[in-house]
Amino acid sequence: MNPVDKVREFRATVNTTVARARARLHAAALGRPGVLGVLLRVLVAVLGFVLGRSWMLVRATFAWAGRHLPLSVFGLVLAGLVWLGLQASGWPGSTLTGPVIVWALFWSPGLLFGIWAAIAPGAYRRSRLRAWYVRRWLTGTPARFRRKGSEAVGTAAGLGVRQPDGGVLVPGIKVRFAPGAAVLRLNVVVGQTVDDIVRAASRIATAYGAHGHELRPVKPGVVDLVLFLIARLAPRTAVMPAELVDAASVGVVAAGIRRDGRRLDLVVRGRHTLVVGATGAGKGSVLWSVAGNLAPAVHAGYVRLWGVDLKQGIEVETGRALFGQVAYTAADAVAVLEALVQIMNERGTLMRGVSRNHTPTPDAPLHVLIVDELADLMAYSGFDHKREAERLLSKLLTQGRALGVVVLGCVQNPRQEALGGTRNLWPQKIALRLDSETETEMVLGTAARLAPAHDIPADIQPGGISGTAGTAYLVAEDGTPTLCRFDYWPDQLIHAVAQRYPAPTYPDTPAAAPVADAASAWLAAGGRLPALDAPANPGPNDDGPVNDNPANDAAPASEQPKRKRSARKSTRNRRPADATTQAVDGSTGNQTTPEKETNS
Ligand SMILES: Nc1ncnc2c1ncn2[C@@H]1O[C@H](COP(=O)(O)OP(=O)(O)OP(=O)(O)O)[C@@H](O)[C@H]1O
Repeated sequence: MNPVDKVREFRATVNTTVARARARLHAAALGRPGVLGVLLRVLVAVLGFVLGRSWMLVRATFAWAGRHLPLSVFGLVLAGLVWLGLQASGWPGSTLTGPVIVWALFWSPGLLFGIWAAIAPGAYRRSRLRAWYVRRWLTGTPARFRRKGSEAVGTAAGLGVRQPDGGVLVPGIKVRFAPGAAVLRLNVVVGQTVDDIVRAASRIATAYGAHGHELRPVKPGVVDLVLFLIARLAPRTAVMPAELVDAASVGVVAAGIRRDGRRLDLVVRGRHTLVVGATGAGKGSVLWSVAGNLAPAVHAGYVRLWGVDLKQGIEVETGRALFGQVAYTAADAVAVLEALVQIMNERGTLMRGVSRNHTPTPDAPLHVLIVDELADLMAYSGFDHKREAERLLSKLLTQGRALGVVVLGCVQNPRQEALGGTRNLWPQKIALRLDSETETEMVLGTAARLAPAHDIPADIQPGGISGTAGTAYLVAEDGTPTLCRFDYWPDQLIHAVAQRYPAPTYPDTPAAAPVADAASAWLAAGGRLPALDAPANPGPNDDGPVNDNPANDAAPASEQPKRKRSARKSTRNRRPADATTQAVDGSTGNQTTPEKETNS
């Protein structure tokens, strides 16, 4: 690994640690009721601001100093010598002013960058000057591209087309730079197809020493080949979403980061999304990036979440308060689907001739159905449930998006039985790490060649931050892939979000039984927040939660179901048959009377 990558790796680790600490602190402050809670929130905000800006100052200053090491060291040594000289000569005034001026003179460009970054970090990050500076001095990108002439690389990568006169014509390549990436615009020449460029892409990427690449069709015969010059997408922990301020933004969630460093805005409204990933690939990150980030809109009534989780409800139950109706058995899942189809039909009647696209309002919210493991429903349940589920889901997938009913379905293995006849009904696909090229092709079809999800390396760290989990290709309806990384959602953050933004009480759904939300009760009682990867329930010697929860009276605390991370994981790979036969107590609110639409 080269030094630049090492620095980036170090920065990724620092960023993750800071994000985790922030999430922990945030959740702890949120759990405090009353004035103390407000004071803590203000304190966290002020501290975060001061530390953040100071960090930007130091970071930008030292980035410059590191790049101009000889000059920076010379400045420091000279300042030291001036100080020694003043000391030795018995200078009457301050012996520090002179050396500081000398040092500041030598470091002044770095200091200017630092001050700029501290005052306006956003502008500093976005500025062309900084982009040029980083390119020119930190990654040495233009030099890399100058050294290897694009024509020579094109020819060597097999893109040359022999002409009748014996000459060789290569596609014109224009290079432009984005943060952490170089974008090569290639115009195919007569006699070539875009497929030729696709085949040559990894050779070109290797020639330029890129860590990865992505192809983006621009127009017929023109393709952008994005070469990533940074080793990998650093993992990030999600943070508490802000309150809903703009109803127009409902249905678009900030789910993570794109490979080019920009924020990943995942559009949920008007799109059904299929999430496919091998075990441990990070489907939970995608699921909670959607459910968790929609939480403020759920709380405000603009979105209603429905959950189907036949893996015994382990995933959905972690943030149960965000959901209206949930189903943990195949029979309940069919009932949920029936209810949604009925809502869709009623809404269709109301919208017919009035509007062709649903706009979410508190009276007619966007319905988002989240299915944790489609195969449990579509492949491993009883025949009748399977058939009915496939019929109803297909209806939702073909008609729901314009009517404000969308589905996010997760599946481990995209084979035929797991998706039934719905395979081609998902306009938006998220391919996390997959086990084989065949699986990638099964999910993405022709887009597979641009989105090799089977090349994402596995790094399984049960219960901890993985190096690659959450990395995925997001393939839009037009087949354009985006390599991205979804934020990691620790259990404690999900609990805190569910506690802060619970779903309103739906008239057609019995209130969710107070689940074994030890963390919530604990936080509400002003308790400590457990360490991110520690069990959610306190140990026998910890301060216990105040048991003001009537459901908790029914059984001793020791018998309450525990929702620790390890428990959540341990049931993940259980044989599906177990999951479907496991009945879940009706008190979790699995009634499926459809809502009455009052308005659309
Ligand atoms: N975005 C992420 N960044 C870093 N680590 C992650 C991320 N998402 C998940 N992980 C790590 O990977 C582990 C597996 O993630 P997750 O449970 O979401 O996988 P999954 O695809 O749902 O697996 P399964 O299908 O077996 O349930 C998590 O316990 C966590 O340690």
